[in-house]
Amino acid sequence: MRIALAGDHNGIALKARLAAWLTEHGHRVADLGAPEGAGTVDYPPLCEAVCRQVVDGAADRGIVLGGSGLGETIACNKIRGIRAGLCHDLWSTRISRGNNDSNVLVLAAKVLAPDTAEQIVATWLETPFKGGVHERRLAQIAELEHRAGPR
Ligand SMILES: O=P(O)(O)OC[C@H]1O[C@@H](O)[C@H](O)[C@@H]1O
Repeated sequence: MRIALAGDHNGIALKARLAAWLTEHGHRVADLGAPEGAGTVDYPPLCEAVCRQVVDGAADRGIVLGGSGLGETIACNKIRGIRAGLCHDLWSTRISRGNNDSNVLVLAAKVLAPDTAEQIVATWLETPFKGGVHERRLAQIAELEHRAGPR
């Protein structure tokens, strides 16, 4: 897959590790920052950069790294067409893909051991959307987005 990847100052080390893991596993990674050695950076523009690649079709999926991942999840979900999920474990990861068809994965660099983060990424990439009743719920979420007006 083509993966757009970014993270703020909290996620720089994990981003390097995940980029290497993704490349080793045959994915094409677009690293959208922050670069190694960057000082404190604001995460909303990084979230936007990843999400725009996903909604524009330049990337198949996006991965965003933060300290807690909470602000990143809020920011990503402001972009029309993005379904971003913050995943701390394999259970929530499977829900995020299977039920929510998430197209952006958010990870908390201050919470996750790097090995766990890799396992979450692997699970997120391989778990299919289940469809069925979840199609209807995603359509309802899309309707909420539609009613919120253009962006
Ligand atoms: O590192 P500081 O600036 O304290 O906090 C930034 C983090 O706050 C959270 O919303 C985000 O996860 C972001 O990474």
